[in-house]
Amino acid sequence: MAGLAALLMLCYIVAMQLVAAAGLADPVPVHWWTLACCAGIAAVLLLIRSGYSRRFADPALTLFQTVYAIACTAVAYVIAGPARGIAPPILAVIMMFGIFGLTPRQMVGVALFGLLAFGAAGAAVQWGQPSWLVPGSQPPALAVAYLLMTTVVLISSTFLTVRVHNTRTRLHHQKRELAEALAQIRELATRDELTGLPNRRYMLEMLRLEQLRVQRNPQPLLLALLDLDHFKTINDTHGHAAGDVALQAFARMVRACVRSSDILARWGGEEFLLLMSNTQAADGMRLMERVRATVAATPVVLPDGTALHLTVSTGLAQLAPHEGSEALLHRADTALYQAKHQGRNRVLCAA
Ligand SMILES: Nc1nc2c(ncn2[C@@H]2O[C@H](COP(=O)(O)OP(=O)(O)OP(=O)(O)O)[C@@H](O)[C@H]2O)c(=O)[nH]1
Repeated sequence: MAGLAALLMLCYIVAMQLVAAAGLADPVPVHWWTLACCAGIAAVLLLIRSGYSRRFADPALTLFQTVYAIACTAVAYVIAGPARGIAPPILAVIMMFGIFGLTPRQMVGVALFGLLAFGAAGAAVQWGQPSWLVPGSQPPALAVAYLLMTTVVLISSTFLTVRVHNTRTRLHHQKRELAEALAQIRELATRDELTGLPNRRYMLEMLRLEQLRVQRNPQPLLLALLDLDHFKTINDTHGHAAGDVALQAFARMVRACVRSSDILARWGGEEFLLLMSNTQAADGMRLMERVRATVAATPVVLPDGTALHLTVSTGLAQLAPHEGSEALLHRADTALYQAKHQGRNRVLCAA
């Protein structure tokens, strides 16, 4: 933006030099004006390129650039002689930069400054002395027309700034709402609503990532498939709501027994999957035995005071070298099936 603004000012300088060369304006004030414009451009570019402007609230120096450019344009209006008509369109372009870079409050200030600067410039042209400063008289009607156009440019830019600001604010709100909705959708897509645990989809992704990690950095990876025993009986005897309470209580119990780095997910129905990274099979067996004992020893009390006695069967499997996650899951499932077959309420480790 600063580069584009500098280019605009350079074009303006060239136009003013042409006007002076054609004898329409006194070259001395035009040269001084050129010097002041170049100094302003150099100062802005230097401050921005050096990074010094980053310590200001407005690092692009938009307010300073706009005010400086308006001041230069107002002076050009005075010294350009009969070519002063080029000033209002230049002012319009300057204000366009402001529309996108200034707040409505700043723009009101800039517009007031512009009105004052061009009012003073108009007065200088009509009644200003000495004559070298204000070459070329103009009919009062033309002065009024220029002032009118200048006012229109300044006021409409202010209104446009408010519109742009409101649109930006609305977009900002919509963006935030969208981000919140996305986070909620992500949460719903990866969590089991009943237990609050990660769901099957999340666990499959975790399994895939863990497997990749183990391939790069070999470490023991254990998988445990936990299934509540005779859960259908609980549902049938006490109702589905009681079954839900049991599932929630079971999830809490297991979560409390395992490490925070272990991933426990609801695999589906009354089945849960526990992923233990960097854990030896013997340690995993001890842990799952502790889980089994805790579940068996902790009755779940329903809201009506009924105590449910749960037991859990677990199949454990350790990832073998070059084994895929499906094969690992299958081995854990087979171990679970055997645990059920051998009488439930036990932990079996796959061979
Ligand atoms: N309350 C409740 N029950 C569920 C939910 N998901 C699955 N179930 C029930 O869990 C029961 C699973 O029954 P089965 O697959 O026969 O297993 P089981 O009765 O535990 O028998 P074993 O696993 O062989 O010990 C079914 O009655 C399902 O309706 C749930 O979200 N809430």
